[in-house]
Amino acid sequence: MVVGTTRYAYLGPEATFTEAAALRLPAVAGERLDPHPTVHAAIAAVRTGEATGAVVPLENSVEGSVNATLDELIRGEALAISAEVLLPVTFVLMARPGTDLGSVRRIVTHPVAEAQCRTWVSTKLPDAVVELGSSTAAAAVAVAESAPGADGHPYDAAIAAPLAGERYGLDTLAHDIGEDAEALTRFVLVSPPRTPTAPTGSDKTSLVAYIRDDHPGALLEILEQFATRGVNLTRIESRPTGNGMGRYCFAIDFEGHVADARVGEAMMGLRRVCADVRFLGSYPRADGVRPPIRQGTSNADFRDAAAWLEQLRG
Ligand SMILES: O=C(O)C(=O)C[C@]1(C(=O)O)C=C[C@@H](O)C=C1
Repeated sequence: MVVGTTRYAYLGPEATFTEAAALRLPAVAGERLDPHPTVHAAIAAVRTGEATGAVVPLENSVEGSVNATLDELIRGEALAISAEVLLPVTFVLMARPGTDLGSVRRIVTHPVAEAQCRTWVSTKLPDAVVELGSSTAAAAVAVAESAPGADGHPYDAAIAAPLAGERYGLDTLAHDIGEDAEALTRFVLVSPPRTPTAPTGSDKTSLVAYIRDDHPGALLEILEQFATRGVNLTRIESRPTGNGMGRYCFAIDFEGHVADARVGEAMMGLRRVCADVRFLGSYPRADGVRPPIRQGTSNADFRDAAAWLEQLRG
């Protein structure tokens, strides 16, 4: 296989769900992929210029947002999201060959995976403890590297992607142990700020809104900007800004592209009512959905209204 020269960072080690997601992104597949131990390290590689972009998890359909990623986007030097990918996530309990299920006492995995497999673990292995690691693949490595009975390598089993078991020589003790067989994780390609790709008709836009001062209705004012222009939100998350107790901002994803009139008008509204708005990017939706445009909110409707006003003003 020929490997390109452009470097992309991802949450590693090899065989994380993030690596699988990276391989599905046309911009990234075929390029050089560098694993990093944490989301922070993968994104730091972008900020220092060592990598062109980083593939990181942003949101899981069961567990919600991945705060480590969200906080990198909210704080520090500005970044952009240039692509997204949705990946089905199925979890396997894996152990060194020869381990039997009944002897599993200590399990290691990523917090997002732990949340999705909690019911299975508490039902099938009620005496087992689950410890948290930096990724599901790192958990598989930790298990693979612990010779049975060796001191300092306390894990009996890992919860990870089926691919991690194959990559690190572990046997599967139980398949599909996640609560939701349909679970999906949304991954994004993060790069330095850039001009968005052209609108496709099936786009999403992400931004962070920082409220001006703590006052009644601050969130309502933000939501109004979208509601009156017919822009549908797909996610809104409040996160601390990191600058003092009670200071929050809102990370918002919505349907449409910054080039769409209704999106542009909503963003201008935000700019007027917020202390700051950090535009993260407009990019094609991974699910390919083309949302309906409500009456009165198409580009033509906004153009017509602007022309009408011009005419009134003479
Ligand atoms: O640990 C991994 O394999 C990852 O890619 C991270 C991650 C996440 O943070 O959401 C990705 C998908 C799974 O839901 C669990 C963990």
